[in-house]
Amino acid sequence: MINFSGRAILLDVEGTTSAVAYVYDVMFPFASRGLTAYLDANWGSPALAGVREQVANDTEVPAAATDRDTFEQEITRLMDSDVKATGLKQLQGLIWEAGFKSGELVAHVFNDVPPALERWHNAGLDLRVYSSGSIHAQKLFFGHTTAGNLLPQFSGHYDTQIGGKRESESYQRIAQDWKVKPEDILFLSDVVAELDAAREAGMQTGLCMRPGNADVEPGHGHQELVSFDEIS
Ligand SMILES: CSCCC(=O)C(=O)COP(=O)(O)O
Ligand SMILES: [Mg+2]
Repeated sequence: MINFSGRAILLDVEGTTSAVAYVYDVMFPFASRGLTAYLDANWGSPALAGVREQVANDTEVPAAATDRDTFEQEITRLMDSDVKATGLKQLQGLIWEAGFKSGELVAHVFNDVPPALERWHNAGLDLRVYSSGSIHAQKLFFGHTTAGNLLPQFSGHYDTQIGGKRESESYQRIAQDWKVKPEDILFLSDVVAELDAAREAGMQTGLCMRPGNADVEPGHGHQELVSFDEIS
């Protein structure tokens, strides 16, 4: 049981609110399948301009910003090696948009998540998301879940534009932006390196042990939980 007396909860997505398998077995393949058609339809569009620049920066391959084949090769390489690169994540969000809007994609959330969000929200806690998935993707995801639209429960979203999830500066920036002291924020994630970074920034932490998550080495020092019901 985690007795939390702070003001705010920051939530990771994959492995925390939602099954890793949903992201890997449903969302990532949807984006891979849709990549070529999306680029055929949108290569010159304003929506892609910033993403093309970002991918060129992420990969240090300048031609990815201007040459369609190079861009597609770099995206495929990043997808195949599951690099949580900002540009790739922005592009995936754009491709997922059609799936969430048509109903082909419906985001998985664990059963304890919707009631916990409601309980915490009603208790006056401020809730935000921090995921490698882009903010656009997060909004699509929580706007279209198996439990309906959960977006109203969140007051804000952060993605890797604020910094990497394994860097403590990112959590300092989040606390600053949120105007909440780090010690008043509980960060929940399935990844020990992310929790280490948040703890270094002064946040409280909880390690989610969801079905399907990767095994963790003992000795990490974070409080473990299998369900959000364990947070009081
Ligand atoms: C927010 S939907 C997509 C999730 C995603 O693309 C991803 O890489 C999940 O990473 P997380 O930081 O939420 O573990
Ligand atoms: Mg995660």
